[in-house]
Order: sequence, then C-alpha cells, then structure tokens
Amino acid sequence: MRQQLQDAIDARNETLDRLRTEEVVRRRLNATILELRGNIRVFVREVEPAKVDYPDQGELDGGKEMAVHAPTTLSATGKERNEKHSYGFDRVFGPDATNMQVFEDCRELIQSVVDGYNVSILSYGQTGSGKTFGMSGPKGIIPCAIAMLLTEMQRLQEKGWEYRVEASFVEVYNETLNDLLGDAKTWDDNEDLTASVRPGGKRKEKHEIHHDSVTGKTTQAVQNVLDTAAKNRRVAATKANERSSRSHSVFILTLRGSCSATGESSEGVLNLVDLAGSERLKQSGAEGDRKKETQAINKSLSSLGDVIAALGSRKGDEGQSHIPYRNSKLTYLLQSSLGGTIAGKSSRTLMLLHLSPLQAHWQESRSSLLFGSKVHGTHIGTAKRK
Ligand SMILES: Nc1ncnc2c1ncn2[C@@H]1O[C@H](COP(=O)(O)OP(=O)(O)OP(=O)(O)O)[C@@H](O)[C@H]1O
Repeated sequence: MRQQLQDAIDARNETLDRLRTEEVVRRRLNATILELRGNIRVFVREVEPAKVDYPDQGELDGGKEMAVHAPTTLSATGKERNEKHSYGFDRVFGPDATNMQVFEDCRELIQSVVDGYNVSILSYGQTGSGKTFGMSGPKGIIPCAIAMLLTEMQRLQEKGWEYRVEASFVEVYNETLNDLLGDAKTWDDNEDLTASVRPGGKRKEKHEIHHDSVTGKTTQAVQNVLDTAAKNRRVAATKANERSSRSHSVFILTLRGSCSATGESSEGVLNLVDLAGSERLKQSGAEGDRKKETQAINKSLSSLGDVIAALGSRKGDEGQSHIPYRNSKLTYLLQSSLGGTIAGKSSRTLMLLHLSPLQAHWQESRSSLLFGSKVHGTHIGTAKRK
C-alpha cells in the first residue's frame, strides 16, 4: 500500500516536471518567433465604408483610392499628384476581415504577456474608422484578450503557476490623465502619472480580477470593469461633445505570476490603446476648444510616432540613444511597453492602422500611411501612374 502510494507520488512529480519543462520550451519558442517577427509591428485594416458610420458620410463620393493585396501589401493612388504608392506591412486585412481574424493574428503577442513581456497594441485611424469597434466591440481585442489570458492562466495553474491580475482603464484627454474606473478621478498635472497607474504606484486605482475556477464569475468581473469604464466615458462625453473620439483610452492589464516549485516569477503588462481620431487640423476645420483638442491629439500622436520610430532605429546601443518619452502624457504612460528593452525587460508594440479606401478620405489615409511607414519603414516605393 505504502509502495503504491509512493509510486503514485513519483509518477505525479514526473508528470509535473515534464509539464514544467514543456512550458519552458514553449516560452522560449514563442519568444523566438516574436523576436524574428520584430518588436514593432504594423497591421493595416481596410474598412468597409458601408459598415462604418463616418461623420461626413453625406459628402462621400464612391471612388476608391486604395487596393489591398492581402496578406502583406497595399497600394494607394493619390489622384492629386498622380502617384501610386506601395507599402508592405506585417499584415494587411481587407474589408471583409472580422474582429476575430484580426485577434487571431495578435494571439502570440498577447500570449507573451503571460511570459512576462510588456505589450502595447494601439488602434490608429481617423474618426469613424472602426478603432473602438475593433478594440472593444463584439469579439474585439479587449474581450478576446481577457478571455484568452484567463484561459492561459488556468492552463498554467496546472503546471504550478499562480497569477494575480489587475486592470486599470484610463483616458488621456487634452494632455490630462483620467481614471475611467472608480470615480473617474483626474490626476493633477504635477503628479507622477506613470507611478499612479502602474504597478507599485502610490495612488493607482487598481481593480483586481480574481481568477476563480468558476469562469462565469471572472468573466462577469471583467465585464463589470468594462461597463464601468464605458459609463465613465459616457459621463465625460456629455461634458465635452463626442469626447470619446477626442481622447486616447488605455486599458491596462498587469499579470504577476509565480511558480513555487521552480522559484520563477514573471510580470507582464498589456496595454490596449484606442487612440483619438487622427484628423488633420486643416481638414477638420476645428475652432476654439475643438482646435485645442485637435492640437493636443496631433502632438501626442506625433510624439508617439517619434518614440516608436526612435526605438525601431536604435541598434545595439540601447543605453545611449535618447527616446523622447516625456514629450507627451501618452508616451510617458506607455514608456515601458513601446518596444525595445528597458532595464533588461523586452517590450513589444503592434500598431493597427484603420484605413478608409475612399477618395474623400485620401488625405487622412495618406497621413495614416505616413505614420505607419514612419514607425515601421514600410514604404516600398512611389511610382508615377501611367
Ligand atoms: N468592421 C465593422 N463592422 C461593422 N460595423 C463597424 C465596423 N467598423 C466600424 N463599425 C461601426 O462604425 C461606427 C464607427 O466605428 P467606431 O466607433 O469603432 O470608430 P472609431 O474609429 O472608434 O471612431 P472615433 O475615433 O470617433 O472613436 C460604429 O457604429 C461601429 O459599430
């Protein structure tokens, strides 16, 4: 009897050891795959104008300026200058792509958060181009990422890992940072904003998500977090018209894991960012408060482009090159998760560009493509059209 019990214990320990070894191999493979693909990636999603509710829908003509050649190239013709531009991106989705298909291509990246990497996924594009739909809508990146991470943590529990999950949801509006959970608190300008919302920060409004075996309860907790954020964003929206389009929202999940059997631990952060509409000031004809908002958005988006481009261009001398994180609240908030290595910790960025193929939106699409090229060096060439 005693021998049988010992045999059973030995067999169990052997299985656990094997599972842990497999897990180490899986982590290494995933890290290698992502390393090969690059720490800064750009995906493009062409939007189907009929599905999207553009503010200036009434004035659209039906002409198209862009052709998407899935899976990785896109060409665009600028009628004004009679030019044809070609771009190569990491992934190009046509107008029929679903949220689920986009999420599938983000899966490995999101998975790496469990392994202790910092990851940012940023949704970029003009107002009405589907950024929020892709991020928070049905089967959008936020709900799918949460569901996937919870399942993943459950799987790792069987291999001896325990995780703690915290969620924060903040918005950056006119260069101020507001908490979208709790009481929609606004941080003072002179506070250390990053410390306030980051793990270990003094005044962070954190919301712990318990990972119980009753998945329904966990899903409900996540839904409550998202509902609270949506409600707080709506309250803010009544104060400033259409404010959600004019602010950046950042959903932050922090995963802290430890494995008592091996003594290993990890901490990964996932930032899911729904950026403000990227309209050009001239194009939008903004005046007064709206002009101020647009200027703040332009400043933070261009700072974002500068930071990611600087990260992408540095080679080998990581400690030496200057990265201008402090030029905007958004880049300051995201500084540990925008690509490259800080204090020995690797981070990864995925930019999701949303483009309208219509002639009426050519200037906006062109500036989104310029942004995408800047962060990724993806412009293949320009040719005069015959
Ligand atoms: N692929 C899609 N399929 C169906 N509906 C879509 C799709 N993309 C966007 N929409 C719809 O189009 C409208 C505008 O989309 P959404 O609010 O996501 O745009 P946005 O880029 O976030 O705009 P803003 O910058 O103003 O916040 C919404 O009603 C959304 O549900």
